[in-house]
Amino acid sequence: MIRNPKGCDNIGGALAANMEECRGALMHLFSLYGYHPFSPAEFQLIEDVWGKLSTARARRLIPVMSPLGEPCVLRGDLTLSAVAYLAGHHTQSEWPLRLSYADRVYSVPAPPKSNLEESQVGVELIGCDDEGADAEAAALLFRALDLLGIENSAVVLGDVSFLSYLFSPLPQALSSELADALSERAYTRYSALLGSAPLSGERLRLLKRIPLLKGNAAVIGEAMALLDDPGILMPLRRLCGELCSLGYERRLRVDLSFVRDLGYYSGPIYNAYSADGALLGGGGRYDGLLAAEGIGGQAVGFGLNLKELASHCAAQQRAPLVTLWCGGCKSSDALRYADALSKKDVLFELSWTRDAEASRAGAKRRGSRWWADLGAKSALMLARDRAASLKDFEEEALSC
Ligand SMILES: N[C@@H](Cc1c[nH]c[nH+]1)C(=O)O
Repeated sequence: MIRNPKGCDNIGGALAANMEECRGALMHLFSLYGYHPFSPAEFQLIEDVWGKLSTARARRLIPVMSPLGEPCVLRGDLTLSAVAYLAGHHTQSEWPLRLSYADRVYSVPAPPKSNLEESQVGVELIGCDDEGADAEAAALLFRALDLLGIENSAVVLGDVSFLSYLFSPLPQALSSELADALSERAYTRYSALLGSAPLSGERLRLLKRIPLLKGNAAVIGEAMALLDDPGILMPLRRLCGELCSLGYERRLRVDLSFVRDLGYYSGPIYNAYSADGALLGGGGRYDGLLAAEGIGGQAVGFGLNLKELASHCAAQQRAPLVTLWCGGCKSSDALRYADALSKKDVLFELSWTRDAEASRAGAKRRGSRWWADLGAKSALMLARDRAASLKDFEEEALSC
């Protein structure tokens, strides 16, 4: 028996068909918004990615040696590839750059995950100067979910700059332990860690409140009132306001203890969840990553897990409209007819068996609505078992 390596899957059937539908629909949507497809390299040089991700994330990268002896990892993050591409291929006069992708990322799974690879579809908007980039990316995320019919999904908003500001007086090791505890929602551990923090007074009280700062948009105002520099939360407040104006208020949650563990975010961040609580993906603002390449300006984007989208979307595997039985005619005549149908965007399947009865049974099993005998120029509407001519099929099926 042929096995897959642990953590790897060959996906077929309805799920694979849905993944392809979702990928096509989203890449088309992104192109309408001016995003250009980008095809990144499968290997990344370790030296280029190591310091740009959080230690926890970097440790999960999968090392490989390239045939030319360069120490690499299997691509663990597409955002890093997009930034590297921008830095290497575009001058400032060409900014902002809008990139879209549908590709795989690889990492050692952190339990409860067990998969080594994940297919992501997403966008990056890089090198913007003005307000609006955060709202563009987040609104596009909602549009993407709506387009796939994942309408009862919710988006959780947080802000990395808020946490960085509150953790700034703490030793580096303690602040990353606190961030880890928050990202794992381990609030008891978080409180215990705070007990050892060299802090007292107002700052300590504020840090203790972080896990409670979640709810609707009003939470942002509540947190701003506690800060001596409320301006830190202005980008999040603006983003939240724009999304509410677009009608997404019901599907928004604010959680100021929310952390994305990639390590490169520098502003508003978000995760999208399905109605049954599955994580569909997320993203946010990562200006610092651009700055590390010597590039100024804003950067924002998101990546969605294609397999999760496909399992939650409304799309169904499409059955052929017609099965074309070619057993009673010349192959070239059948192929000519098939070609004409394809030009009319009709879904069909060719059936080459010589046995007409087996062909009809197969067509029924596969959910085909019509079965056509191209040699006899006759047709059968399978659901009603109604005999017709090929012309009837064309009139009825091709007119709608
Ligand atoms: N690369 C991020 C998603 C993202 C895209 N842009 C910004 N963030 C991830 O894998 O989760």
